[in-house]
Amino acid sequence: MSLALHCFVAFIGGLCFLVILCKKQRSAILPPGPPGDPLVGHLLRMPATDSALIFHEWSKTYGEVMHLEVLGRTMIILDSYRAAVDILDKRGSIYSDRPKFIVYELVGWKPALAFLQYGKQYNKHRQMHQSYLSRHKAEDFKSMQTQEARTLVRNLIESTPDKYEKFLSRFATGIITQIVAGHRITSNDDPYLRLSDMIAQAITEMGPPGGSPLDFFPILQHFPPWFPGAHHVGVVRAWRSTMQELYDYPLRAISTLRPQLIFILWQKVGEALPSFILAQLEQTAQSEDDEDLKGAAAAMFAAGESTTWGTLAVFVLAMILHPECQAKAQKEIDSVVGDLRLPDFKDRGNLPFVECILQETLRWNPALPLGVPHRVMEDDVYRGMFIPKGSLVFANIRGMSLDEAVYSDPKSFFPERFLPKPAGKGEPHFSNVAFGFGRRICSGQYVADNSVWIAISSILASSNISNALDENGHVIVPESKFTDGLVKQVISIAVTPNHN
Ligand code: HEM
Repeated sequence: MSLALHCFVAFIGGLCFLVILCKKQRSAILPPGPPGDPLVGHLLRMPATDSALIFHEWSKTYGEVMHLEVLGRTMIILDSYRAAVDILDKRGSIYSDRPKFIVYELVGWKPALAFLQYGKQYNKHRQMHQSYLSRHKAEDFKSMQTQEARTLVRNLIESTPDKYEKFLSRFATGIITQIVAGHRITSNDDPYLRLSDMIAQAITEMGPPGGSPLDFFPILQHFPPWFPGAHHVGVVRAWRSTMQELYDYPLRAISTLRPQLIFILWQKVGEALPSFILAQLEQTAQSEDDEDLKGAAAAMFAAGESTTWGTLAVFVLAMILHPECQAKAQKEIDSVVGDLRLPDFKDRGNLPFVECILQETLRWNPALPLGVPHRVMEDDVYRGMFIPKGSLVFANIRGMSLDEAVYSDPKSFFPERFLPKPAGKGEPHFSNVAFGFGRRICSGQYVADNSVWIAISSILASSNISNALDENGHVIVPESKFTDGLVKQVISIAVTPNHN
């Protein structure tokens, strides 16, 4: 090749390189977002409450992929199902990390699947969860869940309205303790109920993961709680021992079975009820994995309890506010199941309207409005928008539930929207959204879906949910007010036996 040709090729190569570089720089534009302030970015504009709803409002101006900057940390808000699937599902290999949640770690929430960074330990925990909570394995829990739902309706009917929240929570806790530790709750002073109350309180005080000043300035952990911005230091001190108990208690309670376990392995007999902990102990039978086992069990307990009972509380509220939906579902149950027995999982396929109520409950007020943030592990470009490595990526589940392009009149509770046309509107089920996305999708989704369905169908079949009365006999109309994560207000309800 002549010198001139060499020069020509080098010139063209250089030109191509420059064009690619310029193109990359031009395209390396962050997604749109509201204007921020110098240095602190959007810090002063961040909503104190209802962030998912406010982000959704902003996204009407800035689009389904929006960017915010808080003290140098990039946040990407995904406000449409399409964007969440494209990014978190289809590009899961780089979008499955979690940021460090300093407050949760300091309080002792470690190792816990929901907060583990992507890597070897995450894989181990995810595998432990998946092997015990898979769609197939969830079948094994159905009869236990049915039994717990029967106990729930009996408790609701026999007690007074001030106890209803407790019983919904006991239902959710009772299922998790049986799955995790093979422990059946039979009394209101069960240690697991006490623990679950305390964990709920701790979660409320710790606030949304990643949202405290400590998460932005870890140095604050070395300051006293009275120091501006160091309030969470006090929260950490207050709840550390409770969190330790959540980790230690289930294994301690079951460890009395360890000698029996050896016996089981030899003799294949024993008195222990099957459980996640026991199954893991049978596999490993050695204590160096105990920390991982404690963490995996605690994660199921903490992630599965408040979400399930919070969803049931939303259902109860919806039924009070929409008695016509309740009556329609009860009519369907009566015609399919009759009044001699309660619905069972085998009836599920024949109860399309009950299914719609479940889907609408998940959609109308999702238990985790902003999910749990993912962290992107590499620079990425999505539809010409640059998403820098290290950004926190939030699936705005609440925003997706209000997407007018998908759900008509989205603020209304309207279960018929899911029925196929022409009876309904043929809108997509919400369980594809409510449990999150990609490799970090809720590991308990099948168990949760079954728990909520059997509870809803059993309550509808056996009770009428209606407004409670105040001391003067006047109807109390509950407010539909929610926090960012869980149901905020105490719901005043009355459940009466159904004689229809
Ligand atoms: C109606 C009830 C429930 C709802 C609405 C719900 C929703 C969610 C959501 C939105 C996420 C975040 C997913 C993401 O990062 O994209 C999640 C994660 C998780 N959920 Fe659930 N969940 C429920 C019940 C349960 C139950 C019963 C369990 C356990 C038995 C459970 C265990 C977990 C765990 C361990 C994670 C973290 C997974 C990971 O980071 O890899 N959840 N859930």
